[in-house]
Amino acid sequence: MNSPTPLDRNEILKRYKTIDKYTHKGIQGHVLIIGGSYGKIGAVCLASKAALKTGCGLVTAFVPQCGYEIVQASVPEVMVVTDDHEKYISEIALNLDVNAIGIGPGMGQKMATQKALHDFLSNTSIPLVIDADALNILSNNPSWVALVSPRTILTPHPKELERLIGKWHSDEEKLGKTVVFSLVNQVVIVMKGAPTYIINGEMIYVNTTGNAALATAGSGDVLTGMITSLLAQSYSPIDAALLGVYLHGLTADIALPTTGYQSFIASDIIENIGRAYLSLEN
Ligand SMILES: NC(=O)C1=CN([C@@H]2O[C@H](COP(=O)(O)OP(=O)(O)OC[C@H]3O[C@@H](n4cnc5c(N)ncnc54)[C@H](O)[C@@H]3O)[C@@H](O)[C@H]2O)[C@@H](O)CC1
Ligand SMILES: Nc1ncnc2c1ncn2[C@@H]1O[C@H](COP(=O)(O)OP(=O)(O)O)[C@@H](O)[C@H]1O
Ligand SMILES: [Mg+2]
Repeated sequence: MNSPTPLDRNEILKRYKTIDKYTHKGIQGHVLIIGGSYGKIGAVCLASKAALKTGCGLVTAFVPQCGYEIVQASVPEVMVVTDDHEKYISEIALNLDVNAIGIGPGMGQKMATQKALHDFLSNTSIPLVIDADALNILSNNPSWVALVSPRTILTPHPKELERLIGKWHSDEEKLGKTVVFSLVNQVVIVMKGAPTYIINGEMIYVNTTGNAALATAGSGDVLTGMITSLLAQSYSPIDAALLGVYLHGLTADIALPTTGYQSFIASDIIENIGRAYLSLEN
């Protein structure tokens, strides 16, 4: 197994693309965030706002009906389409021309939601980020991993990873099993933690930004929005994962002197994305 490449400023500047002066919202990328359930619509609000603040031109959120007013009121820049069901997603039937999709935050694992994910994966080839409950549903139904298109990005935290690949007894075994999963299924894996590893087959990167302030509810939902936004802006899956993870961590490093570890919340990540980008330009 190759030793991990440090994901530092140098690696990022090889990949980072500045904005074209003549761009417009119609070509900056359209993101679709699919997720939410009764009591967990906030996850979609966070992912959707993070996607916008990472630079895509348009964001649509697909949520159960109970999420309609919540998303509209908390992030007015985001467009909202609702499922037929009141409290959870039961069928992902929408015909939108989007450039990237993030699925899973707050989505829950009701049987109807599981079936909806199965049908969605069977029918989509749009660049995709799979997170949270969508990962848990795949772990419940391992044969469905074959439905995931090559180059899809999976973003498990340690518990989600364990559900997906089984237990490990050392960090080396954890990394080895994740590399095998990435190779066999041709997916990019963002192995979240302290630190986060990004795995693309035998290419392994270890992030150098971020700190314990990120140990707060919703910080993974924000990361999903950021990576999906970069995918929609035409970054390749591996570059979107690398840049998203690096910027996400950088926001916490930038904010730490003013927030401290304890008072930093997921919305502070979103608040500091602009400063993180600006620090790449200087
Ligand atoms: N405001 C909201 O609507 C929020 C919704 N969320 C959603 O809630 C759902 C459940 O997600 P959860 O991740 O809470 O539930 P999970 O059951 O998937 O994960 C929680 C478990 O994982 C363990 N774990 C997490 N990070 C770990 C780490 N770095 N090292 C070791 N163990 C770790 C925890 O100790 C706990 O046992 C998801 O759909 C998620 O998107 C959460 O993101 C929180 C905020
Ligand atoms: N101690 C830590 N140091 C650095 N990053 C951390 C730490 N704890 C959590 N993170 C980061 O915060 C994010 C948490 O994601 P996740 O557990 O999915 O959160 P949620 O589901 O609540 O949105 C990951 O990107 C992870 O790497
Ligand atoms: Mg999560």
